[in-house]
Amino acid sequence: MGSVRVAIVGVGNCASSLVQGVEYYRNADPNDRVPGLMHVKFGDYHVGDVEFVAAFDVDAKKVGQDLAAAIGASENNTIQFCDVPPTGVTVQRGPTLDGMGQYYREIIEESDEQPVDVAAALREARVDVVVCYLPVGSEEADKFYAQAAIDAGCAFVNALPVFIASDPVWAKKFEDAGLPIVGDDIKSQVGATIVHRALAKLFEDRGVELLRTYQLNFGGNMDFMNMLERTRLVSKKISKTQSVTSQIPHEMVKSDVHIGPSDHVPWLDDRKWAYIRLEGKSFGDTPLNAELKLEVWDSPNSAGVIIDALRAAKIAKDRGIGGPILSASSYFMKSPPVQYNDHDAHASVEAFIQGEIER
Ligand SMILES: O=P(O)(O)OC[C@H]1O[C@@H](O)[C@H](O)[C@@H](O)[C@@H]1O
Repeated sequence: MGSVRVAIVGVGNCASSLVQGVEYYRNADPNDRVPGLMHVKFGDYHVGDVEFVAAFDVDAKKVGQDLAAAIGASENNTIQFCDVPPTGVTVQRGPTLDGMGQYYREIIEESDEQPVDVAAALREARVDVVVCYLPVGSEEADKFYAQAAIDAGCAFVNALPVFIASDPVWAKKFEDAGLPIVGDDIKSQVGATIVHRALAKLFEDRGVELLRTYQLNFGGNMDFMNMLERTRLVSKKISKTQSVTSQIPHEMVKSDVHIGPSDHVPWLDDRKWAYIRLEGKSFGDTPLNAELKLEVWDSPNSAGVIIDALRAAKIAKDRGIGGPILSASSYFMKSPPVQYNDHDAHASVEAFIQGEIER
């Protein structure tokens, strides 16, 4: 089947975990249960078939570096669990557009190199799938890379909360081009979103009416610092909130659902803590409340899901299917074009792999 040739946009912590993970699991046995991965083999593609062939960033400490060095450079502060040998891929200077918010500008030195022609670079590297990891709030830049992917004939995995796969106009652009897209906004393996969704659904399935809920998230990475700038947060809050409310069959008063990034705590590094509370009404109108705290390393928690999303996009591309891949988008992303519950989404991904459903 060959490899899955991947271009990374935004060489931050999530890219670091992804690149480390592909190396770490390169020889994983497909017959073993491997912690951290939902599929060692996804269709015909083993984790080790993922090959990084291009990368783009705007940070002066990353542009011009080998990808293996860039993932540990500048403000990247995720856990290092694998030594990555030089990749031979040099990080190229992408256009900045709205990719750097106020806090990035205060801390990060922007490269003074001229941005490259991204579509030409993608073509030259014969990229199958572009994965976009730009900071929250990079709407213009995310759309620029989505268009470059279309122009260069690449599939697209949209890991950030900018609405592309779930926007009918953009979905049609990918469909017309015959190119797959998986999006929007990565849902981590066992992250705040999926835990909150599962609990909300559990309440409702068991006849407890959910009255009020919150999910307070904080961490010490650049993502959380960037999100202190409230104007960059709009789509993120919508995406996280709709991911949970989609699992509740009745309307809730808007102010009774509070979900979003809440603060930046530098000493947490790339750890993320989520406090989740659900308040419900049970038998005889008695109160029933649940409260939990989740502690994760944020970036490794999403990397295994991205490894699956990349291979889903590649399989769709091999099969000549364009537009949003609904199964993979609903299982792997917070804001897919169509929301299923996670049990049905999982089943549809397996059916997609087997070729039983088209998308
Ligand atoms: O833990 P959740 O709610 O699934 O969110 C996961 C991801 O959400 C993305 O929007 C963040 O930028 C990632 O850093 C994070 O890993």
